[in-house]
Amino acid sequence: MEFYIDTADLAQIKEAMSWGILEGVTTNPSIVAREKRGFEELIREIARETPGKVWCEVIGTDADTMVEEARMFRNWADRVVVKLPMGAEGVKAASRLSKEGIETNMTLVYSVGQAVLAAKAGVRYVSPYLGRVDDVAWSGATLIGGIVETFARLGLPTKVIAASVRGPQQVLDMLNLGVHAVTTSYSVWAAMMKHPMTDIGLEGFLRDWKEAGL
Ligand SMILES: O=C[C@H](O)COP(=O)(O)O
Repeated sequence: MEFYIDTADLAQIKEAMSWGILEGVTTNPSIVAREKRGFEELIREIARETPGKVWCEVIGTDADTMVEEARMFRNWADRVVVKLPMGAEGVKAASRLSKEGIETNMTLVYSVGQAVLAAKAGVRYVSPYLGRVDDVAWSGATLIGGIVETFARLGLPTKVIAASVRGPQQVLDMLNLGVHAVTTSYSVWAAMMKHPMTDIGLEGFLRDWKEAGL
């Protein structure tokens, strides 16, 4: 069970990593763009704040460029997981990078077939997008459950990381489906930690303690 925070916001990363329960930080080009800072500088800083893995996505659209970017990311952070977009060029790059021993993730996976091809190319992780599938009126959980079952049936070592997870209940739904990893925002992890009854209970304990004057 691996947990990641899906952000490039350093304040959120610092706080979330201090919980000691997250394996690292996942990013994508939209998340990085939101920070309005140099890509390299930002990734290096995230790596300093993160004892675990830092996930970094290529921008190139052909396999040669993707492979070059992957090698460059490895210089920025040695614990990098290189995110490649699903498609022929992404598969080509994944096959080459897995032979070099560079850990990769196939992202933007929307079918079991895509996931199987990515696994065959040697990626360490595939990212199906739960919320974005639900957004277009199909079931992200059905897709992800199908990938998990197919990988298990075929004995594939590739891990499934549920992406586009938008609430605490969805995190649990994904874990119950048997995914190996989940990435989601700071606010989802923070919400999962909270319960109003916990707050009410703690308030009562502290009040009783104070009133007793111990
Ligand atoms: O990179 C993958 C993200 O988990 C996508 O999440 P989102 O659909 O909430 O933008």
